Amino acid sequence: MMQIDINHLNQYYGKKQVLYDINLSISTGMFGLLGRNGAGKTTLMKTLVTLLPTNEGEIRMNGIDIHDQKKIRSIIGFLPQEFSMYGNMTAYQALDYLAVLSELDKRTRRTRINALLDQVNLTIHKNVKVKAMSGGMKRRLGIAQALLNDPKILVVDEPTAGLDPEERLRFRNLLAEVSENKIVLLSTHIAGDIEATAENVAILEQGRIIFSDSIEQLLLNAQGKIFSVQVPRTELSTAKKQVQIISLQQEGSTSHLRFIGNPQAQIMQHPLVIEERPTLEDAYLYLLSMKGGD
Ligand SMILES: Nc1ncnc2c1ncn2[C@@H]1O[C@H](COP(=O)(O)OP(=O)(O)OP(=O)(O)O)[C@@H](O)[C@H]1O
Repeated sequence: MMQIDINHLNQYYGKKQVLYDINLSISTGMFGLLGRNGAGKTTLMKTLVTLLPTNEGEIRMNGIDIHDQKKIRSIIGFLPQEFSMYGNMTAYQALDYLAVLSELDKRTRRTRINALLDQVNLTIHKNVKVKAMSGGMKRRLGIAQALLNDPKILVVDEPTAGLDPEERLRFRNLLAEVSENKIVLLSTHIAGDIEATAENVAILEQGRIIFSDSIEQLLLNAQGKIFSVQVPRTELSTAKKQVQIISLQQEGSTSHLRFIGNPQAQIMQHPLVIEERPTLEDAYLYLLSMKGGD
């Protein structure tokens, strides 16, 4: 059983505080960290992988204190947001180079790299130069890189940025597979990235954790709060003033709205209003709206 414990973490850039009293317990499996751009996700990830010093508070991984940098680094793999690798090398060469830096012997390197290439579905591309790869292939190579030392904890920051829907799905499935016997900590601003794969989620908003529980619980909170309606396009601007719109589709002169319910809003009385089953995106937006954000 893997375990990360974060207690009363405060982080600063100079005098500017960006993380406030973070408390989290994370155990084996996929854990999602959801938050808008600038919420502090990258700062938290970089702190966990010891690229930023811990200013205040305590972090332990499997009981090891974060200040024991060498031990912590030996159990962590990291795929940063801005990941780039030796473009002129092939996929295999790049991994082999990194494995040499990690002081793996020749035989271990060969077996492990081939197994990893297989796992991330890049075996047939192993002789393709990194710079010639698609975004999705590069991200998968990034995961192979992060898994080289067989880490117990894998940290991935905004892994699906810039990927097309098919690559995104493939990448999600890969992470789910990997998380079977590890902690996979995935940070994203896209709720869909963790909807099908993570069991637990923490939501970071302006440097504070505003929710930390199961995805099921987050969905339950939004139950009975999400609605849809069709109105003539001419009534759209009135509707927009009354409720927070989640999505909008125009079809000829009709507007299909999905929105967060508000008992006081007149539109709730509309005969065509239907209660919808919340998606994670809905539930996330609902939570943000409750916290006064927008
Ligand atoms: N090196 C830095 N110096 C000063 N402020 C910083 C630095 N890096 C980030 N910040 C600020 O800290 C806050 C949190 O940034 P962070 O990158 O952790 O957020 P994020 O949730 O990861 O967003 P994004 O996905 O856009 O990177 C932001 O207000 C950002 O402007």
